[in-house]
Amino acid sequence: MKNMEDLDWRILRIVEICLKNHEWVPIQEIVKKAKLNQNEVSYRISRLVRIKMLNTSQYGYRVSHWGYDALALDTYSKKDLIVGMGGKVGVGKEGDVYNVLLPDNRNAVLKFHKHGRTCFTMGKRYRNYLADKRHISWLYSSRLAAEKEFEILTALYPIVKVPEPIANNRHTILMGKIEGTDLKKANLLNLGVNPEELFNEIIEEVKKAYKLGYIHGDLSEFNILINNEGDFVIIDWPQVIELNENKFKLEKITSKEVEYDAESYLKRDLGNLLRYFKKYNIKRDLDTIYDYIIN
Ligand SMILES: Nc1ncnc2c1ncn2[C@@H]1O[C@H](COP(=O)(O)OP(=O)(O)OP(=O)(O)O)[C@@H](O)[C@H]1O
Ligand SMILES: [Mg+2]
Ligand SMILES: [Mg+2]
Repeated sequence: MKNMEDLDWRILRIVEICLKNHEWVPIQEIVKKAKLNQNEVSYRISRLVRIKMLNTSQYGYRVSHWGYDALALDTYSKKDLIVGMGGKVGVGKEGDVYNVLLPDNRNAVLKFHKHGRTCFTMGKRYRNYLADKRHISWLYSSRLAAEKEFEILTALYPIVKVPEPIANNRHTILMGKIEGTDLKKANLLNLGVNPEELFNEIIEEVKKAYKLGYIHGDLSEFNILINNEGDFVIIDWPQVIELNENKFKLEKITSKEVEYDAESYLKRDLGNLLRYFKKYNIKRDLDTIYDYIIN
């Protein structure tokens, strides 16, 4: 990115805009929009291809994964939302998470959704969500996932213990950083945390989210971060199940199906928690907890 000149950025943005109407953008189209001569455009394109910001085929050009990452970062930087970037905090199945610095010197994280790789394995609910979109490109589904995750964090924060949502751009979200580790790696006893109390507190958060109309859908020891003081947050919300009826009407799912789906997703989340807490000798009845949450 350091090597990118203003004209490179301009061409990259033009290709991005043209991709709304093209699968691959022909060079003539870029020349027309850029109001530059063909030689200049060819030169800029060859630079962008060389540094892997653009992909190329016989039909034209497309912004690459790197290109979209760069465009998002440039936007955050231009808007003065991020002033520095550090190393990776975590790698998930669906995205990479990086340390970033905010203008007020706070640490935050930037999550890049790389969702396209897995969207077909995500089950009926997610496919419905993408149903009538013809080109399920990785970018499109990553962008949807980031928007969804940001929307959910905004709806839940600060009522439910989730990261603070700061901004959303393209396939990324900027959010508050939790200085801690996931439950999978944490040793609760070393942290001086009472497992039973923690379990109950997590159930309270699940209940609050449910009351607001959301089921996490991928809740487990990997998606709960805990700090040295024993405070925790629940992360990783893009696959959320929304209980808002109107949304489901829009997606043309009958409410019976939704009820069934919701129950099985919530029970799966609770089952994951129970499985994790078993090693701390916490044995509770899943159906009782389920009833407690939904009532
Ligand atoms: N707000 C945050 N503060 C600190 N670390 C975070 C935060 N969000 C994510 N991380 C780190 O990044 C990792 C991946 O994040 P997340 O679980 O949201 O991504 P994912 O790709 O959807 O993961 P998964 O494979 O679990 O679906 C987390 O396990 C955690 O280590
Ligand atoms: Mg995760
Ligand atoms: Mg995830």
